[in-house]
Amino acid sequence: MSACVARQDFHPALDRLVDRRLFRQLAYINGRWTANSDDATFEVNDPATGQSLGFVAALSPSATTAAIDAADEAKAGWQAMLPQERGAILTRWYELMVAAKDDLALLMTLEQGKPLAESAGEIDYAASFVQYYAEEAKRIAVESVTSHLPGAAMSISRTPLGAVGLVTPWNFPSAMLTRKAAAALAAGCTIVAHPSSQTPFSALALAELAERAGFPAGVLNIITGSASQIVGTMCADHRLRAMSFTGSTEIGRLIAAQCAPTVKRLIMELGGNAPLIIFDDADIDRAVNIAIDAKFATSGQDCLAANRIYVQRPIYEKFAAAFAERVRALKLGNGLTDKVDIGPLMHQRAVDKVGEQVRDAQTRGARVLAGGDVSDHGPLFFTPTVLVDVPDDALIMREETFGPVAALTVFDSENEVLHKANDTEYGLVAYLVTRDAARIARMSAALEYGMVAVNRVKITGAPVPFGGVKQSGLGREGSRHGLEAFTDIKYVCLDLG
Ligand SMILES: NC(=O)c1ccc[n+]([C@@H]2O[C@H](COP(=O)([O-])OP(=O)(O)OC[C@H]3O[C@@H](n4cnc5c(N)ncnc54)[C@H](O)[C@@H]3O)[C@@H](O)[C@H]2O)c1
Ligand SMILES: N[C@@H](CC=O)C(=O)O
Repeated sequence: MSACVARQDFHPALDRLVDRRLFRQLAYINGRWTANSDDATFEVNDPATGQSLGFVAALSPSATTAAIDAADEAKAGWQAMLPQERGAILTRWYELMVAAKDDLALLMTLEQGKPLAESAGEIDYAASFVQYYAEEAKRIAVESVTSHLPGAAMSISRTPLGAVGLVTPWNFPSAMLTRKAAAALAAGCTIVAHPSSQTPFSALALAELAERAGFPAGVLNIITGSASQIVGTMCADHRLRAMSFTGSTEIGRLIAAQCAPTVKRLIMELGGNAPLIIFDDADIDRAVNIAIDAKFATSGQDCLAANRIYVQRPIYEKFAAAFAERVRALKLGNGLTDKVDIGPLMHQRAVDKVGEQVRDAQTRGARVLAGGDVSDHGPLFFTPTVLVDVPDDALIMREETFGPVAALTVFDSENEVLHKANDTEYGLVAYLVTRDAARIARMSAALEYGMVAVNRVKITGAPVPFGGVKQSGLGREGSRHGLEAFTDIKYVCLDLG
């Protein structure tokens, strides 16, 4: 963090914003755009060019506490509103997001790097959670119970948790925020959200739209700055009754430990190591399409990205050749350029990790069929890569890759591939490509994953429960489960005597 730096030379692409007020550099606390008391800021850069995008307020732990104060004070008023009233404000927020889609997508591509079309798709996806939970606000499920005690009437209701903390990553900077925020707000909770310091502008633009939508002061707070300080303060504060985190398993463990003393509800959407299993009855062209989409969206920086591609022996060579040909044709470049498929990685650490995984696989006998190294587009652009004959003990088969490198390996039997697919601490999503109905049923049941995608890639959305098992997470987002996660169950027993 540096002392405040006056922003003079704006990134030229910011001139393309129709609504310049969506570009916010201050945090949003208690209905006010807020700098830190010493005006400290941090710089955000465009990963495609390295150019500066702007300087954002770096809030201190005491400013974080002020945001928690605001959320705590606002919760009674927000809870007292009718769900229909909360839903109406969420609907306005949704409509404003849809109207500002092009600007929001531009900001996302500038700070995250993903191609503009993918950013626009993410804005639709992000807005869909707001629309869905605006409606669900009035449909929070209640159950009834038949009394087992003589002379007693019983009721069960769901109450909002109160003020809650949200922490979001840089790979889906809008959708990961709205998936949490819309559910929490619809449930009647107030929020203190911390976006990734790599991509704060998307979250701040959403806060600007939330302000216009009419959320009362203190209901929605966005605090920017050092993650360890801000999130540490949030975890330690007893008034935040839940922490909903999306990010790596490593940081998820840390946050879970930091929340233990205040016994918060934990909602954790963590890392993945998705297997994509292609059986020999698959149509090869279709399997190639699935593999391309499952691997390369957001340059491979997707928790759902296929990390290990298992192909049955009879079609292994043919699939590998067809897949590598398609991968070589993927267009790498600045996400603002037309028809780009793959943008830059987020930072140098990501490039180093991917490079290390490629070299490690090669030293263990893997062959490179496409790509293999950093491209000449710039230091954060890694060429889309295909590795074949990757052994099970290679780093890339054990760790989340988070980059545009596909690792292929051959298998013979269903039991063998099932064992390999499940042999990981992760359990977010698994992909299956086969036409055999009985095998689909067997494999779907036996795969230790929260989500299984059969013969397709796009499976997520507001109405479905998104989440993982094992060390990929706790709880679910989306659907009624995502809403209920922000509620407590209250049981009242009334003596009728
Ligand atoms: N399961 C899902 O829904 C899902 C969705 C998107 C991303 N992810 C996962 O997120 C990871 C990539 O995102 P990332 O690199 O931003 O993850 P990360 O865990 O490094 O950071 C996530 C967020 O945690 C916070 N953070 C970072 N360091 C912290 C610290 N020391 N103390 C407290 N908070 C800290 C920051 O706000 C950051 O934005 C991948 O593992 C990916 O699989 C999971
Ligand atoms: N691709 C995921 C987000 C994870 O990175 C989704 O569809 O929600």
